[in-house]
Amino acid sequence: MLTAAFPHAAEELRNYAGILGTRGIEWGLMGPREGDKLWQRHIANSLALVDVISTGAEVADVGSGAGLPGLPVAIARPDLRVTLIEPLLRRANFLKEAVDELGLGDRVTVLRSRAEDTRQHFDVVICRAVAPLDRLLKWTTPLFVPGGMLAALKGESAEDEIRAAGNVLRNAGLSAEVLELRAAPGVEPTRAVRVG
Ligand SMILES: C[S@@+](CC[C@H](N)C(=O)[O-])C[C@H]1O[C@@H](n2cnc3c(N)ncnc32)[C@H](O)[C@@H]1O
Repeated sequence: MLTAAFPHAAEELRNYAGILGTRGIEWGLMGPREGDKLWQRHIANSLALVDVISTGAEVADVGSGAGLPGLPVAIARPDLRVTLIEPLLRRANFLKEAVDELGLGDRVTVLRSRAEDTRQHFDVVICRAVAPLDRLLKWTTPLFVPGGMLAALKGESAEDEIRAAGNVLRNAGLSAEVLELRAAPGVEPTRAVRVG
């Protein structure tokens, strides 16, 4: 169902799922029981962001881990340049190997760094499961302001996190909204917070 919605990306998505389900588990980046849930919990969830990002954008995936959501988004959107930001050596090495194997090296870069130490500017910052929104904003605002946006996959906690980040948002002159997203018809929906 998911690969039917992204026919141009189906083979690369399958290759990435293969990497996650083998080396991702062997290297301890994915839990041993995640194997059956890779498509729904990880790949479909990440692909929910594809329609939020403008054409040709320069994108950063902050706290990319095993490449989520950045690698599925990069695979499905060949118009994007994507930087996977990840501070841990083992995870950054995993990401470099995955980028090479998937043949994405011309437009996907791995940057071993913490978000708050990164000095680049992006049109869009995406992320999942890295930190509560208030802390995430402290780390990432310099990466996308002025002019860009943050799209953070957040699920059920979205409204609570926006409330808790009220002061940070006001001080930065930013506003936040909750988006209901779905990678493809029939796929489980998810939610994201868009800040800009
Ligand atoms: C729970 S994992 C989530 C990984 C991936 N985004 C996912 O959804 O599967 C959190 C990731 O954020 C990274 N991380 C933690 N603090 C960070 C920071 N200050 N800047 C960038 N990444 C950070 C961790 O190394 C880890 O890979």
